[in-house]
Amino acid sequence: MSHYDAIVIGAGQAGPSVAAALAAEGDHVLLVEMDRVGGTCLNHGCRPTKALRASAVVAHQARRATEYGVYTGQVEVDFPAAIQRVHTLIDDMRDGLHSWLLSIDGLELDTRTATLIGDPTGREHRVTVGDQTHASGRIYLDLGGRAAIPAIPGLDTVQYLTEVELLRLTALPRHLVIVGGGYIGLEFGQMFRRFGSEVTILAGSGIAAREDPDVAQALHDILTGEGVVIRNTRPTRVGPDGDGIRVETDDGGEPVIGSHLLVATGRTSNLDLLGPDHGLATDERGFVRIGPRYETSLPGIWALGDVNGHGAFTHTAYQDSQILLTPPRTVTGRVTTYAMFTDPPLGRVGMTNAEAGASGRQVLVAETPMSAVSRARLEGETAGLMRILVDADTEEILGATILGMQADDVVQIVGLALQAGISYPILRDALPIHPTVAEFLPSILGSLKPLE
Ligand SMILES: Cc1cc2nc3c(=O)[nH]c(=O)nc-3n(C[C@H](O)[C@H](O)[C@H](O)COP(=O)(O)OP(=O)(O)OC[C@H]3O[C@@H](n4cnc5c(N)ncnc54)[C@H](O)[C@@H]3O)c2cc1C
Ligand SMILES: NC(=O)c1ccc[n+]([C@@H]2O[C@H](COP(=O)([O-])OP(=O)(O)OC[C@H]3O[C@@H](n4cnc5c(N)ncnc54)[C@H](O)[C@@H]3O)[C@@H](O)[C@H]2O)c1
Repeated sequence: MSHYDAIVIGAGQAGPSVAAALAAEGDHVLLVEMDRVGGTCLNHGCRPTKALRASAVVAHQARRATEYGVYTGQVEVDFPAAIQRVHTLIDDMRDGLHSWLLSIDGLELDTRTATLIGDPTGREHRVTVGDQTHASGRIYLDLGGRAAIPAIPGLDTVQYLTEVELLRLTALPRHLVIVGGGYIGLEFGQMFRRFGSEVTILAGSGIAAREDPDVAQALHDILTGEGVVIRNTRPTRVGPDGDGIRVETDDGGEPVIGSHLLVATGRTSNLDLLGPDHGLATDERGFVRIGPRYETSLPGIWALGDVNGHGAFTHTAYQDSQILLTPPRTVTGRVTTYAMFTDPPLGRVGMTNAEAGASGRQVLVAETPMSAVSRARLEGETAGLMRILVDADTEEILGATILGMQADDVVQIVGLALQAGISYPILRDALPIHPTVAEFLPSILGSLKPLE
């Protein structure tokens, strides 16, 4: 049995930087990755989807070109070329990461699945990879997750897709049926509609279910305005239908017959892949239970990224690694800013109206439709809204929702203010640049009113 100073399992968003930092401090480190380095984000998550989105945005803009006095002629999407562009970019990024990891002194990379037997004393945890067992007193888990597959009768009789297989398609689906109206369903749904697929989203109890109803409705209008069909229903049965897939639903409506079926109903943790003897305590959702510095229930084992249930994004996973590496920082009190990359995107931080209303605080709201934002009007991107919530008594900023052009960037100003504990008058009195989207943050804070 070989011994390492530290073993890192998972080369997703947190593992590589932890492994590299430990090796730089002189540790002999083993990094185990069962798939391709870079994890979900690099291989079948954020980056390929945002690269593909770029093609969808260009197609959309080209179709709208005459609104801007520009003539492009007939717009056609070459889907194989768009997906090839994605693969070229991603392969290059992955190769860069892989080469960097191989170049680090003191770091060994093993590309197989690891199982773990946790030692309750913390002295000698055992990690098995293939027919080799290694021991270490320090184990860092960056296991991530995978698509959760709902128990829909007949689902196993068809070749359904998750995001992994969808991104491997080389031909455009004629009709993409998507189960789930969350991040993945909405981002892909809009993209494939813009490429020319028919798209039907079966959204359960509604799209963007964690957002306020008016925000979800605005998103609904944007997507259906582009021809995406959204039905608030769940599949009751799935089966083959000729060369397509037939999906029956619980709304009594007509079954949907698509050429492809994407399942995007949330994620499940990869913890099970460590085998039955890891010994780690989990929470009620199956995530590894952690303390403020990522310590698990077993001494000498830390859990970072999606698998600890304290974030579900690349930036939260990567920040986990940075917090871990810079004691005494902790994850406690982290303000999570995030974006849904529809076009226009939805930027979010802090409370929704519903959460603020239920908080027992005296809440003030400032908002504007994007159609009143001069930059948005100038650029012909007037869909959406901007909203900030504040506490009337303490002057704290409570949250922001921005659905509109550049919302993914603009919302970070509010995120930073929230993280820094800046009171809203400071943001209100800041000097913004004109004409930008962000200039409306100070501007709308001048017209706060009680939240109804
Ligand atoms: C389609 C899609 C789009 C997304 N878009 C965005 C976005 O725009 N912005 C954003 O912030 N987030 C986005 N996300 C979420 C983001 O990808 C994840 O939150 C992020 O990748 C989590 O990082 P992680 O390091 O925790 O896990 P992962 O990136 O999943 O990495 C975990 C790694 O551990 C490996 N592993 C697991 N178990 C073992 C084992 N037993 N042995 C060896 N290796 C193992 C896995 O193979 C994987 O490589 C998206 C996700 C999806 C699916
Ligand atoms: N822009 C981003 O940062 C980004 C993009 C994509 C994914 N992600 C990450 O990936 C995670 C997973 O995304 P997702 O879209 O799979 O999950 P999600 O949790 O965002 O949405 C899943 C939706 O599917 C619905 N649903 C569940 N079962 C259903 C059923 N049987 N029929 C119909 N609807 C059903 C749920 O009610 C929910 O609204 C996200 O939570 C996010 O953390 C992030």
